[in-house]
Amino acid sequence: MDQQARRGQFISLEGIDGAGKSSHLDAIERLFAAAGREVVRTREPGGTPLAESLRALLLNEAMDPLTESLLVFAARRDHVVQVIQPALARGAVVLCDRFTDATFAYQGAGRGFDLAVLQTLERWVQQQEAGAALLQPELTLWFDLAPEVAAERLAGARMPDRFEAQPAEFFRRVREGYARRAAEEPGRFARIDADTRREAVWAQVEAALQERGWLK
Ligand SMILES: Nc1ncnc2c1ncn2[C@@H]1O[C@H](COP(=O)(O)OP(=O)(O)OP(=O)(O)O)[C@@H](O)[C@H]1O
Ligand SMILES: Cc1cn([C@H]2C[C@H](O)[C@@H](COP(=O)(O)O)O2)c(=O)[nH]c1=O
Repeated sequence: MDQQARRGQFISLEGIDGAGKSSHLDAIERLFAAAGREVVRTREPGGTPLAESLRALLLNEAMDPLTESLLVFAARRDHVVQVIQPALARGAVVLCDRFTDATFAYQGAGRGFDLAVLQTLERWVQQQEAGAALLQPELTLWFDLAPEVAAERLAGARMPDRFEAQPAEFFRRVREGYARRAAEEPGRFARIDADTRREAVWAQVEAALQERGWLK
């Protein structure tokens, strides 16, 4: 097994609700499986029994932004310790539908919650060992789409949860939050223009993965 395979790859998918990210998870998984890689597909909030219980509360129960942020990070801590770190240690590809960028976009930009508090929680939860870098995805596929188009795509598709029921203005702020995160870390983010047909979106996703040289 080569060095890259032993280390594993952590890939997150991000975007406002309805941007189309989940539609490409199967195909990404197939690409890595065809390259002989173990793929661990997971999501946030969620990914463990405890975190999935917290997800149900987060998506359905009214709460203030601090409570929301604490629950998101509590779920993340369990997910990181139980699933993500062990998978990366055995060389798997971790394909995660949302991670901490969602917290900065939704709780930070969307709700207007204190970014410094989020940064502190991020350090507590994603610190791997003293002095080491925080656990972060190596690649974040950001599906960028206007809130109006995303809302049209979601209309009638399912009962909106507590986030999906937010007005367009909320999602404009969330989108800006993602744009700021992407500008801060251009090497980690690949912006996917999601305002096009599925095949054209997929071509961008595949290109971003090929560029990293992980599919050989
Ligand atoms: N390129 C596309 N063009 C038109 N419709 C699309 C496209 N991609 C996905 N859709 C449709 O848009 C809706 C939302 O897609 P999807 O569930 O993949 O989004 P998502 O980003 O995962 O949303 P959420 O985060 O809210 O779960 C689905 O009904 C899906 O079939
Ligand atoms: C990780 C994370 C998620 N959220 C929000 C974003 C979405 O509206 C839901 C998850 O639903 P999905 O259909 O699985 O995308 O949760 C958030 O507000 N903060 C977070 O950190």
